[in-house]
Amino acid sequence: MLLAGEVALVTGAARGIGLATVRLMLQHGAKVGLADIDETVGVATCSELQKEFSRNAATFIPTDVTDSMQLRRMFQTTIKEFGKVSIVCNNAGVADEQNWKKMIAVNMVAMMESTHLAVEFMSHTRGGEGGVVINVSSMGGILPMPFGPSYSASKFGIVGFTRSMTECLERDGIRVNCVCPEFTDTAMLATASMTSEQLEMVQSVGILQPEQVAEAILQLATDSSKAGAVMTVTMKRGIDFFLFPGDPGYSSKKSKL
Ligand SMILES: NC(=O)c1ccc[n+]([C@@H]2O[C@H](COP(=O)([O-])OP(=O)(O)OC[C@H]3O[C@@H](n4cnc5c(N)ncnc54)[C@H](O)[C@@H]3O)[C@@H](O)[C@H]2O)c1
Ligand SMILES: CC/C=C\C[C@H](O)/C=C/C=C\C=C\C=C\[C@@H](O)[C@@H](O)C/C=C\CCC(=O)O
Repeated sequence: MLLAGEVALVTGAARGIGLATVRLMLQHGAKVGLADIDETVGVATCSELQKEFSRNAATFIPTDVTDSMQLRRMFQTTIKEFGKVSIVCNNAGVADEQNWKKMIAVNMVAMMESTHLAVEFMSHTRGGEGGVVINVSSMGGILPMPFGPSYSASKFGIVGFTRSMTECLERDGIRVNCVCPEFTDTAMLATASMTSEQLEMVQSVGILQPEQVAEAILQLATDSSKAGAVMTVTMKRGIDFFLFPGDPGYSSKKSKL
């Protein structure tokens, strides 16, 4: 029971990586607020989880993360229901190159806004207990993705933002970290329009299961030594940390992918 007494908020929780994360957090004793724009699937999923775990362990909060008011209400509702928020997993995301401004709003701007709200609601300086924020980026936030340049930009943005939020630890008692998974077996990947060459590239890299990414998120939620960390999850190397020039240990480790 690694998360007994913790209260988590997960966005994009109705399916895929978000749902696998919620399930693992519930298994480890957390109470969880599930936020998603898809109310029909979100309500049904949450009701199944309440039957499996406990009625009081999970609540669904219909939320479009690009709407500032709804994002704030998501925090307020979770605190009203469970008394606090101590873990925030900003996971909601889309892959849609045609609507790239909307994609930047969901993948990057909303993650930044939610992180700022996490600081507002959880900071020691405001009487909060502190905690941890985990932003879900992608290997496309470290490597270029020629078939998804705007998607890649949104995920690079999250890596840069997360690495720059280290002051939150000392000032607010909040660790902000991110996870960069490779291709993962979810609806996002299944519905992506790709050429046969791109599909071959994906097959040659391999496809993770959402539960593997959830394990990585759980590790970031419980490892109090990590702040501003960029965790990678890959088929070849499993869970690892990506080091950038200037990071302690960079010259000896030489980050590999
Ligand atoms: N699947 C992959 O290959 C892969 C790899 C690396 C990173 N990621 C990232 O992981 C995260 C989860 O993706 P997934 O693969 O589980 O995708 P998914 O499409 O299965 O799930 C995404 C969820 O986000 C929700 N969502 C979308 N827009 C929203 C909004 N405006 N407000 C609230 N919720 C919204 C959807 O309704 C859905 O439930 C995303 O940030 C994605 O970029 C995915
Ligand atoms: C289409 C949307 C679905 C998923 C996107 C997602 O977030 C996953 C991204 C994962 C990896 C992206 C890798 C990009 C790689 C490119 O630079 C490519 O040219 C390199 C080729 C192989 C990479 C080898 C490896 O990862 O081991």
